[in-house]
This record gives sequence, structure tokens and C-alpha cells, in this order.
Amino acid sequence: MRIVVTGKEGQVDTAAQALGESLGLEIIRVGRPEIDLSKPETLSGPMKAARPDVIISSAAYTAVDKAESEAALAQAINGEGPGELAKIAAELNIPLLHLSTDYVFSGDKDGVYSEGDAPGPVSVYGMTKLSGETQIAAATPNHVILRTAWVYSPYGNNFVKTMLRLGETRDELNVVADQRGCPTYALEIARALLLIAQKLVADPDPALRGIFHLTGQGETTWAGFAEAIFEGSALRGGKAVRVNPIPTEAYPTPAKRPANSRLSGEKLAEVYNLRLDPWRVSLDDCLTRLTGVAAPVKE
Ligand SMILES: NC(=O)C1=CN([C@@H]2O[C@H](COP(=O)(O)OP(=O)(O)OC[C@H]3O[C@@H](n4cnc5c(N)ncnc54)[C@H](OP(=O)(O)O)[C@@H]3O)[C@@H](O)[C@H]2O)C=CC1
Ligand SMILES: Cc1cn([C@H]2C[C@H](O)[C@@H](COP(=O)(O)OP(=O)(O)O[C@H]3O[C@@H](C)C(=O)[C@@H](O)[C@H]3O)O2)c(=O)[nH]c1=O
Ligand SMILES: [Mg+2]
Repeated sequence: MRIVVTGKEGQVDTAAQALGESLGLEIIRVGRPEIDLSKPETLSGPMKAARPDVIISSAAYTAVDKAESEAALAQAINGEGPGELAKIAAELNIPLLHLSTDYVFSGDKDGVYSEGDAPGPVSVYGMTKLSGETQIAAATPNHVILRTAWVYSPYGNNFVKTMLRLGETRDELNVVADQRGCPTYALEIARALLLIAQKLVADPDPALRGIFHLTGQGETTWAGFAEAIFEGSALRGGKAVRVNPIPTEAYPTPAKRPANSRLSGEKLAEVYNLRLDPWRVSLDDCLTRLTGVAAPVKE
């Protein structure tokens, strides 16, 4: 089975390649310069030439703050690009797995978000990702849209690596403590993607298709996440860094972010019998890989 993944140096595409190889699956990554999602006419040739049995659409414009001033480019890459990929998947009669985000929600809800909850993005990035979802659904029923959140890994850029980098030169950091969400490990996303891809290829059941939420188990705030990162780093001989919890107003950014974007994993558990590991367990693996040091076993 040939699994074609868009993106060549992103967190999720790199994790999919690494995990796929270890499982003996054929993973082909396609990205710039062969294809450019902002230029839909570049997609069909290379995607079809890769002869996919299933397409995983991971590549995206992910710079949340920069998107506020580059809305047209973000919309092309996150909206029209995936829409075109879905048309190609339909022509090839193969399933499309697409990654979306918790930032499609406003954050106004009290509890966790289910797949049936109405989206209401509060940022350009969130709006463009929602547009991608809509365009995919219009192009082919043979799709799975996986909304994930707060992705981190040893690869690419992410909050864990940012915290460790900032911590090298600072003894304390101010981090927002009033935005709640679910940190999700790219290697866990890859595990889910490869399992779902294989099921979709084998089984045309419509119940396996549609929107699913896919996040690490548990929840925290960015400040809670940062504290866990520095605890794990200190256990491995890293420097102690204090995290000062602050309100969102004290950390002004161009993009607004949801105050609550916790996603429920119940539908995925029911339909696919799949749950991701608790985020602290995955964070431990990530820190071990990043530092090359395993945490000492607790007495
Ligand atoms: N990161 C996160 O916290 C979250 C991510 N997601 C979603 O998950 C998916 C994967 O995210 P993640 O792995 O973190 O993303 P990254 O930012 O790590 O990687 C993005 C990838 O997309 C590629 N890309 C960007 N623009 C284009 C373009 N115009 N044409 C082709 N390729 C392009 C990049 O390639 P290049 O090197 O050429 O720029 C890179 O390989 C995305 O769809 C994202 O929206 C959802 C929730 C949270
Ligand atoms: C670096 C830093 C950030 N923050 C805040 C800003 C923001 O509210 C929060 C997270 O910052 P980041 O810029 O790393 O995260 P952000 O870019 O908002 O991350 C998002 O990326 C996109 C792609 C997604 O799809 C989302 O699920 C989510 O992961 O932490 C601090 O409070 N202190 C700091 O020192
Ligand atoms: Mg960011």
C-alpha cells in the first residue's frame, strides 16, 4: 500500500515517515518545490505520479500570527489547496485523510468540543482551516478530517522546542494560563493516521468517514504545559526555569486564540477503537528524544 503524505519537513509528515518506515509501510512525501498548495495547478501531476492508494493531507500554512497579515496566502494553502487535493482523490477513487485544528472553534463553550459542535473560528488561520474542511467535504465523501491540537514533537517548530530554547537564556518565563487545550504528540498522530489510512483503504463503510477529533488524552493550559516541559527537562539534568502564569491580555499577539479548545476523543474511540496516550506520557517520550536522556525511574 502506497501512502502519499503532503509536506516534507513538517512535524506530522516527518513523524508519519519515521513511523511508517519502522512498520514497513511505503510512505512517499510530496512537498515543495514539486507541489505548492498555493498554486492548485501544481498538484495533480506530482500527486498522480506518486500513485497513491490513500492521500494524507498534512501540509498547511501553520503560522497563526503571521496569517493575520497574509490572509490570502493562508486561504489558498489551507482552503483551496486541500479542496483541490480532495478533487484529485475523488478522480483517483481513493480516500483522503486531512488534518485540521482545534482553532476552528471559538472557545466560548464550557465543556469539551464534539464533532457536532458548530465551528466559529476567531483567527484567520482558523477560518482558512475551516474553509479547507468545507471544500474537502464538498469534493468527496471519501474523506476523514482529523482535528488535532497543540502539536509537538522532536521535529520542526513547536511549543516544546520554543520553551526549551527560551529557557536556555531565562530563569523565568511568563506563559498564558487561561487558554485550555490538549497537547498532542506528532508521533501519536502518525500512529493514528497510518491505522486509519489502512482501514479506509480496506473498508468503504461511510461510518468510518467524516470529521473526527484526535488529541492527546487529558488537558492543560499553555502555562501547565510549559511547567511540565521544564519539570521533564530538569529531571534530565536541564536547568530549572520558573513559569509565571499570566492572563492572555498580558501576552498580546496579532491572532486571537480560543480560551477553551479541548476536544473530545469519544467518537474516534467508538468508531476506530483508538485513543491516543495521555499527553504527559507522550511529552516524556518527546523530551527523551530531544535531550537524548531518559528520565530517571521514580523511587
Ligand atoms: N502544529 C500544530 O500545533 C497543529 C497543526 N495542525 C494541523 O496539522 C497539520 C500538520 O501540522 P504540522 O506538521 O505541525 O505543520 P508544520 O508547520 O510542521 O509543517 C507544515 C508543512 O507544510 C508544508 N507547506 C507549507 N506551505 C506549503 C505550500 N504552499 N505547499 C506545499 N507545502 C507547504 C511545509 O513545507 P515547507 O518546509 O516547504 O514550508 C511543511 O512541510 C497541518 O494541517 C496543521 O494545520 C492542527 C492542529 C495543531
Ligand atoms: C512563546 C510564548 C507563548 N505564549 C503563549 C502564546 C499563545 O497563547 C500560546 C501558544 O503559543 P504558540 O504560538 O506556540 O502556539 P500557536 O501558534 O497558537 O499554536 C497553535 O498552532 C496551530 C498551528 C494550531 O493548529 C493550534 O492547535 C495550536 O497548536 O502561548 C506565552 O504565553 N509565553 C511565551 O513565552
Ligand atoms: Mg505558532
